[in-house]
Amino acid sequence: MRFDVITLFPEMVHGLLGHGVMGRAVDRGLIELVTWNPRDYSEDRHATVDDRPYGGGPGMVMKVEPLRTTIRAARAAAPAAPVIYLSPDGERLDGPRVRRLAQDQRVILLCGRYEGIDERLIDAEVDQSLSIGDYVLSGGELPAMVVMDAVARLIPGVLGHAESASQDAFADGLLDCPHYTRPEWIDDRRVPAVLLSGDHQAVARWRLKQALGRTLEKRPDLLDQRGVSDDEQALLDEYRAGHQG
Ligand SMILES: Nc1nonc1C(=O)NCC1CCCCC1
Repeated sequence: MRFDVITLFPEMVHGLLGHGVMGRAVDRGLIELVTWNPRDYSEDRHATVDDRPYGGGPGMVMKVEPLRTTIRAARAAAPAAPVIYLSPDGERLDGPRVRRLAQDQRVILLCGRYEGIDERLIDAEVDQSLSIGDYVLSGGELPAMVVMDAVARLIPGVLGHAESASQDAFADGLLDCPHYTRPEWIDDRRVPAVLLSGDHQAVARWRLKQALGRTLEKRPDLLDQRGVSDDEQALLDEYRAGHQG
């Protein structure tokens, strides 16, 4: 998987890839990140990329050029890659959209700054807009990194066997189960006995019950969307009856 990121702050995005899962994935050639800085494609000696908004108002707007030249340079290297603009008015990023993106060989992520990008560039060059939530950030770089991290976890080989994404929250449409590690006691709080039992089947059953129960409590909408099997309904009934076993 290759990510082409168009950004005024390449160093911000490369910072993501120096660490952890993403860093290892790049080292192993499973993920490739290429950044494109519109300032490098500006025609004027001040490397202008923005200007005042028509109609007045605060802030600046990113100009069509040099952004369009930058997008075309990135597209030239990856003609089939979708150009995705990170913006609060985009489609909400969710599990299914992350899984769809993980099917692409390459994506071009366009990061806005200032008050945004001239609408004519969005109309002419953007294939889809994605939002990570209903709030406004200072730029599209953090959302782009969210997209890359979520997608990268689904690329075969990025997560070792021990970290498999199939255990991730939302992997099967549920919230995650609780996690515990040593020590066994913290003050008067003990790790649930089933997790110390060595009974892998009982542990798996307990984890699914907890994931179902927590999803019902915190995100019933997800459960409505996903539906539950008869066996899962029985686990939910146990959870609600307070059986912690
Ligand atoms: N929320 C978000 N989800 O995806 N992107 C978001 C964002 O807040 N992006 C900031 C950008 C938006 C365009 C103008 C410049 C700042």
